[in-house]
Amino acid sequence: MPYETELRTALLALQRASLLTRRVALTTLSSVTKSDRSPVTVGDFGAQALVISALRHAFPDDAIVAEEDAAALRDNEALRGKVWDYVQGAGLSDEGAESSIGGPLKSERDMLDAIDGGASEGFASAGSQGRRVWALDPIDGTKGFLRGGQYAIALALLVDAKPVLGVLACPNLPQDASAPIPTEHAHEKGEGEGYGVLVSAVAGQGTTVRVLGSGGVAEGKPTKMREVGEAQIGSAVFCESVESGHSSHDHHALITQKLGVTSSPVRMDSQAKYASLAMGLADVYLRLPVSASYQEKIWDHAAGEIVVKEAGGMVGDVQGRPLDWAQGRTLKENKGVVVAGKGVWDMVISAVKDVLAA
Ligand SMILES: Nc1ncnc2c1ncn2[C@@H]1O[C@H](COP(=O)(O)O)[C@@H](O)[C@H]1OP(=O)(O)O
Ligand SMILES: [Mg+2]
Repeated sequence: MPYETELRTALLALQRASLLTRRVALTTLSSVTKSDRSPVTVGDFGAQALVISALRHAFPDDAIVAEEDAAALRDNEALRGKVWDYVQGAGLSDEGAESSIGGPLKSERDMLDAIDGGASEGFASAGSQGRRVWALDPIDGTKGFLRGGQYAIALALLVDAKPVLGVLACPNLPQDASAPIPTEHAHEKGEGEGYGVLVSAVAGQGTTVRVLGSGGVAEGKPTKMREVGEAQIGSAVFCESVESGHSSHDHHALITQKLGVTSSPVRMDSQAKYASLAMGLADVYLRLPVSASYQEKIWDHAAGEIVVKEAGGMVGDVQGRPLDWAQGRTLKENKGVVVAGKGVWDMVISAVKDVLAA
């Protein structure tokens, strides 16, 4: 199967990184204050080091674009030591799996180099055909992570500026699709209590859900979005950001009102919203810009896009146009994101356009 090794590597890398983020969440989050970035930073840095070292081991020639760099750690010995402790403590319990992603990192220096390995210019420096770029957001949904709500580790492989593979590790999503989705205190439930999924997709191969474990790759189950037609739009489940500063709740309310949707939207942090749609926990995701000038890092959406599309859904901007991956990691202008099943796509886009035009 195409991209088999890439998928296995990505699944194991995210599984290992989520061992770290789960531990960070449990041990330090209660003491965090808003001005103290460190616990979040510890999670971000540590997850990035673990994922990049796995990718570099398996695919040394690929470019990687990731959120963080190691400058702050090089200058701060205490913070560096803290991240290093977590990185050393995060190893997969299955030795074969661990060694297939390069085994434990050997030194603090390797850790810093791995973190700095995410500084590629992406397609800006491309030219040749078949160029491969991995896009990593080591903790997407920082505010959700702090609250014990939803967060995701998002990893996508783009070839010639098109996502061909995406994996979302969502440690706080329920494994049982009928369970409620926690928006806070989810960390306290811990592993093995029905939380944590890995949702992945490869172009042309569909979307798969797995339990987020701590060893090798678990057996996957194919998943599809729920089929909702225009006649059922009133009972469709909409989802949106918890943060009204990230996405316009007011516009969303006007859109759902126009469509005659009866229930309130489910609020959820992070790219876990894409995973939820692919798992059939929700049907439509609206992300209408609060400000056109906010430069959203669009590549954070790459894993979500392929996970939803392979599960039978549609992803576009507020005009219904496909997201443009070639323009680079950061959107010049925020045109929002709309995600919905094919059966209601035209209807949702037309309601979005009407509300924005009004
Ligand atoms: N003002 C903003 N408008 C839109 N998105 C934002 C804004 N500030 C941060 N984000 C991004 O929103 C995403 C989380 O969205 P949500 O609220 O739906 O969980 C993150 O990727 C975050 O970027 P970053 O990755 O830099 O933290
Ligand atoms: Mg992000």
